[in-house]
Amino acid sequence: MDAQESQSTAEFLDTPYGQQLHAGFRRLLFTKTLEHEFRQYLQRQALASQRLGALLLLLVVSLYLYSEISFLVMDDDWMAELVMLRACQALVGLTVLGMTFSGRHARTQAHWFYPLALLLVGAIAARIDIHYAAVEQTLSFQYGAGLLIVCSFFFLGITFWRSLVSASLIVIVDLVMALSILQPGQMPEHWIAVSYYVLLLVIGATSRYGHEYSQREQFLVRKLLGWVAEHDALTGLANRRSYDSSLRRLAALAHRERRALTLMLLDLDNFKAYNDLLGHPAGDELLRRFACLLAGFARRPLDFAARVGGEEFSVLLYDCDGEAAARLAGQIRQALNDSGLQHPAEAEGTPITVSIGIAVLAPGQSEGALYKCADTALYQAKQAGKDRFVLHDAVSAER
Ligand SMILES: Nc1nc2c(ncn2[C@@H]2O[C@H](COP(=O)(O)OP(=O)(O)OP(=O)(O)O)[C@@H](O)[C@H]2O)c(=O)[nH]1
Repeated sequence: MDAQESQSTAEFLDTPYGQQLHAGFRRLLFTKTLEHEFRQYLQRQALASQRLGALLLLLVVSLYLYSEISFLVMDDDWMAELVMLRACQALVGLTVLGMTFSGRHARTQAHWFYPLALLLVGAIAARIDIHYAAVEQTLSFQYGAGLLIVCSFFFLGITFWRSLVSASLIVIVDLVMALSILQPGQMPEHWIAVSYYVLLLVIGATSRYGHEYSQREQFLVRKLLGWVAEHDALTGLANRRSYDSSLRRLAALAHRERRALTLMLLDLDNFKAYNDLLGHPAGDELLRRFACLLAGFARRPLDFAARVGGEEFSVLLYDCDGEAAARLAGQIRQALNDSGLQHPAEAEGTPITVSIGIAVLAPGQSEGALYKCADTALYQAKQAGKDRFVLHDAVSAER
């Protein structure tokens, strides 16, 4: 990464993607959570090539078996063993094909199953080649395991390290089988096959390393772009755009599941004066600190805190009624008071305060109407003297 790139990734150190880009990944490994996310991404990207790989395997195995049975002279024992070995290879191809069409759960098993599948098919290919070498049967095409070594690095969407282990194990298994099956006099010729396999392994691994490095970079940049599109650059909270789509999604969910959805709008009081007296950077810092405080109040998985305007924030609370939301609003005001942040325009020791409007989604109500209700409640809180919350339609504003 050059100096300019390093500087621009440093701006996103508050995101896991920015952190990883900044830290680098020459060993082709991310942090645990990102690594898991990357593998899923890799699997989705490789779906088409996995199907192609599985179909090619089925085709090649069928053609091999057909030509072996039609054109080679062999005894019955070997014929039976050969049919069984080729059937095993075809079964692996069918399983891989089936997994690409099955649900997400089956595909999450791919990261350990595919390397094993490759090893199995490669070891069988090596076993068959070694048999022909042992009985000194000349074939027009040999070295089937070599094909599998190359395939380990491409087609199946498994990571570089797993591919490398699979491909290396194919070479080792081939060597062990050759040493135990072939006569000493037959080994020199087999060493040619082994050196050919090692060469393919080095070529495959080298090109896969470069390929996976750019895949990882692309993954991080894409994720980072997605993060930037959905978050507010100043506070790191969700921005208006992702807030709008979350509000739509949660309102639809709340209607369907008949659960309460509460929308809270929060506006810092007298923020203009704070900005004017202490300067814009100090105002920014206050927004950041308030955002951080607010994020701690969106605790459940479906709760959502966002910055929806200049000094206006929102919290969406799923499965939370007006009463519980009012308790939470009280806690937010208390936490802001406890934070020790002070307003310079007021008498010494006057804390920063916030006004809050709360509205609960009514049956059949649209998300736009819900937002309007919360906005009206916020307006009422401001009109009533600020530093309070108002529950929409509630008769009295509480202080
Ligand atoms: N520092 C900073 N200020 C901002 C940002 N976005 C908006 N503002 C300022 O926020 C202020 C909002 O002013 P008003 O809408 O009058 O709000 P207020 O002074 O808090 O008044 P009340 O809401 O009635 O208490 C304006 O001065 C904006 O310039 C920002 O990202 N950073």
